[in-house]
Amino acid sequence: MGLNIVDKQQYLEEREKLIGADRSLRRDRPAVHTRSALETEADEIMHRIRAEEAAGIWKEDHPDVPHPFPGMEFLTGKKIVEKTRTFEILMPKGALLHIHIGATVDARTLLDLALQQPAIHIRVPERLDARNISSVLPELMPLTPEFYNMDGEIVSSNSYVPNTWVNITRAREQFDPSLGGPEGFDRWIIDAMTLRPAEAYGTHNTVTKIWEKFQSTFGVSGGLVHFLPIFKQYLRIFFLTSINDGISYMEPRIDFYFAKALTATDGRSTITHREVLQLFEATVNEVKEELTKEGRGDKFLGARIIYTAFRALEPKDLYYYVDDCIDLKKEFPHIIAGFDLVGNEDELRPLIDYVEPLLYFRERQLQEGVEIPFLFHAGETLGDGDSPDNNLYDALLLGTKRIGHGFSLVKHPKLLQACREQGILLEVCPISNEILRLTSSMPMHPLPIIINNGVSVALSSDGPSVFGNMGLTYDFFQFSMMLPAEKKDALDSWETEWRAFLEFIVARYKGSLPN
Ligand SMILES: O=c1[nH]cnc2c1ncn2[C@@H]1O[C@H](CO)[C@@H](O)[C@H]1O
Repeated sequence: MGLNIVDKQQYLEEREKLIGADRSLRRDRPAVHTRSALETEADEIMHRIRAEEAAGIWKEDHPDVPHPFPGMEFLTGKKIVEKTRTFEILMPKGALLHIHIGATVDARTLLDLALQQPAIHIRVPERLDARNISSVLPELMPLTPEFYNMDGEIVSSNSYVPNTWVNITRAREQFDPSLGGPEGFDRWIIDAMTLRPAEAYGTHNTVTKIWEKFQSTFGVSGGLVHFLPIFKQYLRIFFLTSINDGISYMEPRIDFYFAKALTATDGRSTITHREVLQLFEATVNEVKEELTKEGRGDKFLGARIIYTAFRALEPKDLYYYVDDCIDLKKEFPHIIAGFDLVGNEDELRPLIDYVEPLLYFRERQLQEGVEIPFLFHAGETLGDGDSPDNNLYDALLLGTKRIGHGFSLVKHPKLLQACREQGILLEVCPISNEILRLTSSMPMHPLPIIINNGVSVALSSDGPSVFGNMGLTYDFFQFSMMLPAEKKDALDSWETEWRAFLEFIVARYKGSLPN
């Protein structure tokens, strides 16, 4: 390549050619992406806004953040991000395709929901004091009325008997003033349901360590989310806050555990899986009706569930789940979007362990005439050639329609090609990857490599209530499990929103920026 060139003019020509040849292979090459005049104008404005912010807000001194830059560690830079115009401009996001239901509603809001429920009780394995409060996790759960504890010693009392259940509101009100009183109680609970910068970038700064804390947050919030009276409100809040963020369609992953799904209002009986689906469907319809009454019906196109089982199951136990998933799909064809296995890939069972029940699942679907796409998590790892990385091979061989994360995909030329040719979409969750320490900042994330290899991507939030990244930044309708007719409506309505968004940028900022 150009080694013999001595003439500068010729060198510059070769240079232009090489840049052109390289860029012509990229996803953003002009032939693929034709822009309207309005898009070009809005894009130029956005570039100017970002350049202005790079030279301004990201160069200023911020208390506690000595060397900020856009794309820095999310938990540290979040407050600065929130002050930018780029963040303030609300973009229509389309579909949210990767989110775990137990991490969808902001922790403060979930705690407030719990405080309205007299059934919710709390306990700890040792009396809480100033030394252990940052490491002792609360256990939360609804009890039946005969076990309500309205007058015993609370979790921070000297004479608290370890593992005794205490009503949550009373524990909060009487929380020891030396631990911060009621506000200290809230901080303790919310910290147990979220990841702090001091953990992600300090005490737990490895994938293994931060996953331990990440996994534990689901245990704490799960005790609340899985109580029917809370779950009902929780789902509504998830839909409404997402819609208000510009998301118009979502496919949350919901974990199903053997038979029982939720605890009923009496604190004793259980809600079955099919009742959860009925509730989900009813809530979608309610929210649609409400928005229609407000004249915002076009802001919400619906939601579906991705049925998930946990990667710690014994392979033989997966048969129950795949049969259950087929039964649910037959009864609620429009609600079940697909099937997945969740949990830390680095630590839990690889897909190959489940190949028999998964092949049986495929076979039964053919017999029953139902189609439940696999939407597998795979390659959410720093590994290469080990079992979490090898999950990518199994996901593809099993015919996955999308890949959750696929962080290690870029190490595999053959698999990148397969994803590109078969139109397998990657659900990429950049903030999740950064907080879970797969990448230490956004500029190091493989996303541009994936996109420039022609693989489609849907940016997703994964666990916003735990990571603090409520909402979304991108969209991608055509790979959602929507029906073709729905897809057309969705794309049409997105086009309308997209136009309004571009017009807003131009109207609001044209002329108001330095050139
Ligand atoms: O990024 C992820 N990769 C794999 N599993 C996850 C991720 N986020 C959450 N979960 C899993 O989903 C369950 C709650 O729905 C949790 O148990 C957690 O392990």
